[in-house]
This record gives sequence, C-alpha cells and structure tokens, in this order.
Amino acid sequence: MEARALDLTFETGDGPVHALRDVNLTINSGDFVSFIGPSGCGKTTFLRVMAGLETPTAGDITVNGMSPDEARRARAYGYVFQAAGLYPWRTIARNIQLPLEIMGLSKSERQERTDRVLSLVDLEGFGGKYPWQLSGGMQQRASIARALAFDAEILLMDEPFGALDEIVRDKLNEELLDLWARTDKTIAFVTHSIPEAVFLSTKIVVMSPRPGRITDVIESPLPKDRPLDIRDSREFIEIAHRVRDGLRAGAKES
Ligand SMILES: Nc1ncnc2c1ncn2[C@@H]1O[C@H](COP(=O)(O)OP(=O)(O)OP(=O)(O)O)[C@@H](O)[C@H]1O
Repeated sequence: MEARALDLTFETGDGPVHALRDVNLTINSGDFVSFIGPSGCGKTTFLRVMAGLETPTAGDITVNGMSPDEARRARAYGYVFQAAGLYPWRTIARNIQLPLEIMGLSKSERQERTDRVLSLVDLEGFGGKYPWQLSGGMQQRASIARALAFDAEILLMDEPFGALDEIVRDKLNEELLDLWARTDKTIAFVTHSIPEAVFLSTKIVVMSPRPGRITDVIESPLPKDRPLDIRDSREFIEIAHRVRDGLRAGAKES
C-alpha cells in the first residue's frame, strides 16, 4: 500500500472537517502496522480510505497496485471492528458464513473454511453457539475468524480489543501475533494503547490531533517472535518512549 500526499476533508452541515493532511505512508506485504494517535485524529478514516470506503480529497493511494476500490472488489480486505459486530440471531458458524454466502461459495466449501478459521482462532467446537453464549474475548476471536474466512491478504482492524480487560487483551495480542506469523497477512491495526502498538507492530505510525498528520513512523527492531515479557526489555521501553514523545510533540504543535 502506498499513500502519497493524501488529504481528506469532510463537508458537513457545520462546515468542513479536515480529517487527514499530507499523509505519506508505505505498507509492505506482511507488515503489521499500528496506527496510534488521539481520538478523532483520522485513524479510522485512513483505514476506510485504504478500504475504498472513503475517497480522499487529494493525493494518491494504491493497494497492491490497484485503486482501493478495485482492491475491495478483488476482496483484498477483511475488516475487524471494535465491537465484534456479530449478528445475535445467527450462530458463530452462520456469522462466519455470511460473507461466504454472499461470495457464492458452495456449502461444503463454506463449512470447510469455517472449520479452518475457527481452529485458527482456537474456537473449535463453538460454531453452533450464539454470540451471547460467548465471552467478550471469544466474540472478538469469532469476529477475527469471520474476517479470516474471507481469506483476504490484508486485515484492517479498528481497535478490535479496546473494550476488553487487560488480561484478555494480552492473550488476544499473543494469539494475533501467532496468527499473523502463521498466515503471513498484512495487518493495519488501530489502537489507543502504546504497549499494544509496540508489542504487535513491525511499524508504528504516530498521528497528530486533527487534521491527522503522521508525526513519526517507527520501524520496530523487535524480533518477529515476541513473548509477552519482551515488554520489560530495554528495547521495548525505548520504542514506547519514542511513541509517547511523538504523541506529545503532535499534541503541542496543533
Ligand atoms: N463521514 C464523516 N463525516 C464528517 N466527519 C467525519 C466523518 N467521518 C469522520 N469524521 C470526522 O473526522 C475526524 C476523524 O475521525 P476518525 O473516526 O477517523 O478518528 P479516529 O482517529 O479513528 O478517532 P477515534 O480514536 O476516536 O476512533 C473526526 O473529527 C470525525 O468527527
């Protein structure tokens, strides 16, 4: 993904809202990129631009050499939101199968994919349950399974673990890293948590308050294989400091 000089202004009843300003970024295949910045700085908007759901006012963006809209039609993306977004009247398996039904896959193929992704997120045997029968963390894993079932190369994750307690979040962070290593997906991940961004990412994108600009892009020197206790290492703490400094500097300028 390549973004060059992206600008986006929303026209609203109360006047224009300048959401993104001069955003330049490269995301390589297999990267795990986190976006961190204050509320309203345009993180979600940028993800939506990548997905072809929002059109920039100026600048260029390509995804796998295509326009975001073409990439969306080529099913390059899977999406995971903050709220798991599962339909309460469908079982977990039927939730996962919904996009596959829309894609027109045969019943046996839908079943095969559902089993595979449920096992990837460690939810074997839960396909027949309804969302309300699962804990918040399990619902979020089911939502990730649904995005994986699509088999898209790029996963867009918008604060998927924001509503979960820290212990569940830690566990899902570890599981997500493991999944990423096994599936070789490219992940764009929005978070408000510095430790989460540093723990997960190969690249951390720090954004300033609105209009969202990129104030720092940190290429993580941490190894791909990361146990949770890497968070106590000197390297980890140094990166976390740099993110915090970037957030502070951005807040001061605006
Ligand atoms: N469709 C829209 N029309 C008008 N304004 C919008 C629209 N979508 C987003 N905005 C505004 O653009 C700005 C950026 O919003 P966005 O949701 O991208 O921020 P964010 O960084 O993801 O915030 P948060 O961390 O709170 O989720 C906000 O001021 C928001 O109100």
